[in-house]
Amino acid sequence: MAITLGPNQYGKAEVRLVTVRRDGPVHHLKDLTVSTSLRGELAATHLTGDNAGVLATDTQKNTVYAFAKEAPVGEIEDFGLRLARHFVGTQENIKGARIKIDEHGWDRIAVGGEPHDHAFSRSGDERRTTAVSLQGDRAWVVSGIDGLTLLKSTGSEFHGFPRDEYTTLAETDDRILATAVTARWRYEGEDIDWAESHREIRRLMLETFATKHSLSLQQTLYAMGEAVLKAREEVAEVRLSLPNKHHFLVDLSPFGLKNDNEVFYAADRPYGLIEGTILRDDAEDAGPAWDLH
Ligand SMILES: O=c1[nH]c(=O)c2[nH]c(=O)[nH]c2[nH]1
Repeated sequence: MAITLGPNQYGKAEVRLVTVRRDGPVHHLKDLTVSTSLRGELAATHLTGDNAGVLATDTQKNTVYAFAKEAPVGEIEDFGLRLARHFVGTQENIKGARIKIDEHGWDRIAVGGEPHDHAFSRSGDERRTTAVSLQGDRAWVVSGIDGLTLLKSTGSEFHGFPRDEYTTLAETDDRILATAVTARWRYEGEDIDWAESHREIRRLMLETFATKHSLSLQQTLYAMGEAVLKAREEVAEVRLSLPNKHHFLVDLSPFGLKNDNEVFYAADRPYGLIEGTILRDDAEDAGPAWDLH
């Protein structure tokens, strides 16, 4: 029996980085969680403990902080590309890098209706994400959104599904549809206005969720991805993970009350989990494996 080393990677996970741009009285905040992961000729450290080719994860973390000082962080996609190219370009045995970045939003606190210069409140659960993969000199950028919670109080039906001996779910032509969007989209190219692209993709997905009359969350999922691919030629593929955050009608009949779709119990778990990929048939190869999380 021969034992060999299989695929491996290493890096620093979840480096918390906050920058304050203070080029005047109005400060600008960036709040990121950065994870680095390097691949390459790393057999020696695994097989013999020879660390001559191991750029320490502590150094990777320090590089994140130093890069944030040496030039403005800018858009997370550009920051990820810079870091990936640095690691692959400066370490002989490192052949690939994957930099994952989550951006946490902050809103300015309104004081007397005016946005404050340097006081902020966290925007909520939603995060903008990117994962930059570099292999040799080829790069892939997959960006996305996490934790975008949506709800529509009508315009959603679910019926026509098979009924077997275990089916109890009632058919409905009017229900609450709620989800927390995890979205990833793969870009083709790098000459992209990342911020504008993110803003427009987000808008397209939200508008589609709101306006598409839904016969299933699956149908809504496809429509959201299709809207993005139709409007944004820089995007080759969209992946969505949509938990069905069930809202069950409360039975008020014991109290002699009728419930006309007004009083719901928001269930926590279990939840349906609807996931899918929508892609162009002429898209370039997807690069290293990527997933939604
Ligand atoms: O939109 C839905 N899709 C399903 O597959 C499903 N299954 C279920 O119980 N409720 C729903 N809703």
